[in-house]
Amino acid sequence: MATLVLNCGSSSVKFALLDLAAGITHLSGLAERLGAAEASVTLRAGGEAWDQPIPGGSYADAFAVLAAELDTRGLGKDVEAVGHRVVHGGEHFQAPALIDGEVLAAIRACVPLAPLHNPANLAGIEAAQATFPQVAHVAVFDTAFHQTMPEVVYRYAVPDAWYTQHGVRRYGFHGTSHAYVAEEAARRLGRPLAELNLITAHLGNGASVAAVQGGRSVDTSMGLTPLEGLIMGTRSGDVDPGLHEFMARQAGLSLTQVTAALNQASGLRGLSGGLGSDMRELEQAAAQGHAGARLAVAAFVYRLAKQMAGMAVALGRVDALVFTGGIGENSATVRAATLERLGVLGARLDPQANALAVRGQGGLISAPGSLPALVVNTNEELAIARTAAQVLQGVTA
Ligand SMILES: Nc1ncnc2c1ncn2[C@@H]1O[C@H](COP(=O)(O)OP(=O)(O)O)[C@@H](O)[C@H]1O
Ligand SMILES: CC(=O)OP(=O)(O)O
Ligand SMILES: [Mg+2]
Repeated sequence: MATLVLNCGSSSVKFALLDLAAGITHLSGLAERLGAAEASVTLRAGGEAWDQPIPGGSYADAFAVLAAELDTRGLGKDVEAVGHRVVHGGEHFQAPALIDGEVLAAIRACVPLAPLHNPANLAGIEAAQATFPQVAHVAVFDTAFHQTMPEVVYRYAVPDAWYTQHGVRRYGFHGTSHAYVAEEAARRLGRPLAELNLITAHLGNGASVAAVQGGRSVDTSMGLTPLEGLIMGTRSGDVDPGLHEFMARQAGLSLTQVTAALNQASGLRGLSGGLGSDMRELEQAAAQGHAGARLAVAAFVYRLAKQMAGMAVALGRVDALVFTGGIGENSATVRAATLERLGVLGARLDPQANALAVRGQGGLISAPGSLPALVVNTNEELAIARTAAQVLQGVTA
């Protein structure tokens, strides 16, 4: 029996079919540029990867390719549940939920809070329900893990009615990843999660830091939307809230245009003068002397270290630092420069261990006697599949 996991972004879907009991991934892949002429599905199975173009294809077309491949491999009948990553669950969802009409309506009610993510998640759920109508669908929320944050952490200092009437507060995202790597870090440190105070840094295209105390989130860098906090691939992270009006007056931009620029043309892309949003490419360009790339990488590291150090206030005592996501798992340069700035927390790098901690391996990267720092490879698909299985056990028990 297997669980299908779907992670629908605004124009892409990541998917994986996992057999939790056997501990194997039967099939995984990515559908990209949905809606465009270049839309395609990349499938990976048995050590092979191949592309299937679906010109102008939608979520439904991508799922049709996936379902056909599952049938060809005789796996379609094994799918017993579908786990969906849903980015924003507001205050409504503190835990994953078996999807029914009410749950769908509640996810829809969160669309204004995540206009870029939740509509894609809903489209994905509806297309998947049509393709796999016989099985249970479970929603796993990015925000749920952070619902344990205390009020002093999650409230913004804005008029009270903005919170009570419109839900303006900090929610936080990437919860599935922060929760998963915190658990894995405890296992690697050989200590109970319940006793550990961890600072976890999820550094992918979107990036966030969390303070995890005894396995519960007590602070995180993202807020009302996934735009707050760290410098990201194309997102600005923290800016002055006066910026919108300033740019509206100076450049005649609308609110929507400013927000779009902060989401899509900022971050590493903006700072590097438009060179790109991909950390690996920027590191190469920086090594060749590109000034914009150097600035982008250095500013990314500075803001990351500052956020991580700030999380010490939420925790009181820090037991370990954890790096994950594409950048956290693969960039020895970013990890080294960040730890150098975190000497203030008692962190010292072991350069050899740092160079060895590559994808698929992870491990401790700090010197003996240092505050432990480690690389843990995240696995959001596995975490979502496990969570979906737990929800179904709870339902059927
Ligand atoms: N070897 C590497 N060195 C530096 N950065 C890397 C390396 N491999 C991947 N990355 C970076 O990881 C980021 C993508 O992270 P990932 O977690 O895959 O993204 P997403 O949030 O889309 O899942 C990109 O900035 C990419 O350049
Ligand atoms: C919420 C968020 O930032 O997600 P992603 O990193 O997938 O863009
Ligand atoms: Mg990722």
